[in-house]
Amino acid sequence: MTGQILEISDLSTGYDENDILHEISLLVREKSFIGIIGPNGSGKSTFMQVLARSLPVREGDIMLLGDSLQSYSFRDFGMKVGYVPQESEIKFKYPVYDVVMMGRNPHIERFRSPSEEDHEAVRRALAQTGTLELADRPITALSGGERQRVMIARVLAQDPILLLLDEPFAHIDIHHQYELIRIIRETSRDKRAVIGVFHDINLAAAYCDHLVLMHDGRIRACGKPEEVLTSELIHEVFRIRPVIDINPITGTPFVYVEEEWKESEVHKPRVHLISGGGTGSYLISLMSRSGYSLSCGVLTENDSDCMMARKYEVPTLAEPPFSRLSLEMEEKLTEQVQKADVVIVTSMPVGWGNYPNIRVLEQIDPKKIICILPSSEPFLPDFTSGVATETIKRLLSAGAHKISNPAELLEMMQSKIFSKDTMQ
Ligand SMILES: Nc1ncnc2c1ncn2[C@@H]1O[C@H](COP(=O)(O)OP(=O)(O)OP(=O)(O)O)[C@@H](O)[C@H]1O
Repeated sequence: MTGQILEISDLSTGYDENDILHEISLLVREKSFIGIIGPNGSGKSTFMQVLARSLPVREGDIMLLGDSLQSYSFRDFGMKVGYVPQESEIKFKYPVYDVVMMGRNPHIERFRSPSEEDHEAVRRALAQTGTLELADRPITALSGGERQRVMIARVLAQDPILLLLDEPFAHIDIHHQYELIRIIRETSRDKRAVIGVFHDINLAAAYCDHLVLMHDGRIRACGKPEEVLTSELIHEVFRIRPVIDINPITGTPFVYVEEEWKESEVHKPRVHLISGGGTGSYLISLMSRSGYSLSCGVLTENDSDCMMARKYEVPTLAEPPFSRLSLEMEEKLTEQVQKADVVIVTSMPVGWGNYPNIRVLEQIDPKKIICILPSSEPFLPDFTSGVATETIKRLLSAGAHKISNPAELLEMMQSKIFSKDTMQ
């Protein structure tokens, strides 16, 4: 089939008498970058080893460009497949340049010296991986990350059709990680494919076209990052409580790990949060996780606070974008703030349309209001800040509380002022 690089059908293999991989089937097309993710011991490296022919197939087939993997000569296989294992051990003091040139071996005729094209490929790979300055140094004298970059340079110089990278960034700093992953993705675009094992699932989600999630030697899920990185699958396979957000730069899923919060003996007040434009996102997650009964609004439907509230299934009053706060919504808001034990206000942008969000606060006991505001005025950005700031100042002088750091919020809520006996 055109464009197909690898077809794996019902693959099983293992070590000694142990079967590790079971019934693996996967189709890898050209121009694809596939990320293998999964917990320790799930079989990721074993999978890479069998693809690299370092481990024999026990059952099933692996077809490379339409022919069985085993049918390739050693040299032909080297032209087609490049492999960077998890740990590359080179004990001899070869200069870095020579190590990268080893990647060209399948291209160099026996008993011939490297051609200008081979030297050019080596120089290009050294430059791409930022290892040009290390070219004359012995490989044994490099740091872990530098050595790993040289190993990536070697496989880039090899110029194979299929690149297999097992945790390529394990020792590599963030600057080089991003530089390299972009180069690797670029490489996959030119009638090639890359399969990489990643522990950083967010990095994999941002750059890979498809993710393969492995669990207990099987493929548990395979598909686009958003299809694989779901709360249910992440929870099941990694045994964590994830929060799946959207990476604001790439638009791909971003997985956070939920902290376990101890149930407090302290009475938890009912809280209503008035926020907007992301100023309440942290508080929504914090209070939801801490077991507070929370409500939010009025927010704009596509506001990031609104999305966070929906994620935590917090009851939220919301209106469509660019609409003025309706009278009906203002009434609902008044009802919510009256029901709440504590009303929290953040320094959200206040336009004329949602000024009533602030105005309703004048109808409740100011002592149950906590304002999270910058220490200096104006408290509220935006064109109505004058009016809104005046309202906030009035509330503060009437007994509303003020903090500047959201991290102090829980402590304040559990303080005496908000304890059960001081609230009816
Ligand atoms: N050389 C070996 N001999 C015997 N068993 C092995 C060998 N290498 C790995 N295993 C076993 O195979 C299973 C899968 O290991 P593998 O290294 O493929 O997992 P992995 O998903 O790559 O893990 P990690 O994330 O820790 O690198 C594990 O139970 C491991 O103990």
